[in-house]
Amino acid sequence: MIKNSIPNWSVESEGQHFTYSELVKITNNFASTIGSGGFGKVYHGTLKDGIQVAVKLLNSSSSSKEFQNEVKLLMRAHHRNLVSLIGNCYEGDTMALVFEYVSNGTLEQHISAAAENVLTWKERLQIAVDAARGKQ
Ligand SMILES: Nc1ncnc2c1ncn2[C@@H]1O[C@H](COP(=O)(O)OP(=O)(O)OP(=O)(O)O)[C@@H](O)[C@H]1O
Repeated sequence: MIKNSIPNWSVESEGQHFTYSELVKITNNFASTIGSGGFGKVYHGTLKDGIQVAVKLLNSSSSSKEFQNEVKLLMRAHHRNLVSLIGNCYEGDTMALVFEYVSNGTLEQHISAAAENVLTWKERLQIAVDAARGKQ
């Protein structure tokens, strides 16, 4: 069992727990970057059973409190329009979130003028409504 420095908080109770070495295996040593956001870089990975995941590795500047809150909130948030959190890694300085992988690209890619299949206004409106439903 991996212990962390935050009292009264058990990572094991908040979804599947991954060790750092498991993350290395899953992501093939963080070989494929799929994006970058406010929290840090996001890597593509594949679990043992073949399920594809997005591993969000948090910057070292992210606070452990922020991380805990994100895990707690996301583990409780279930909606068909929200990407699911599968688990997390909290080992030493490493804080990571493991999400289901969404293969259709970002909304930005779909609405940009350079997109291959530009969305109709009806489709755009439906996405806005679905996103709002996911926020409820
Ligand atoms: N579950 C996922 N499946 C596929 N790609 C993802 C997934 N999560 C993130 N990404 C990719 O990584 C990028 C960064 O995602 P991230 O969630 O860190 O930041 P963001 O949503 O762009 O912004 P913010 O940090 O403000 O939340 C996304 O734009 C997307 O390209």
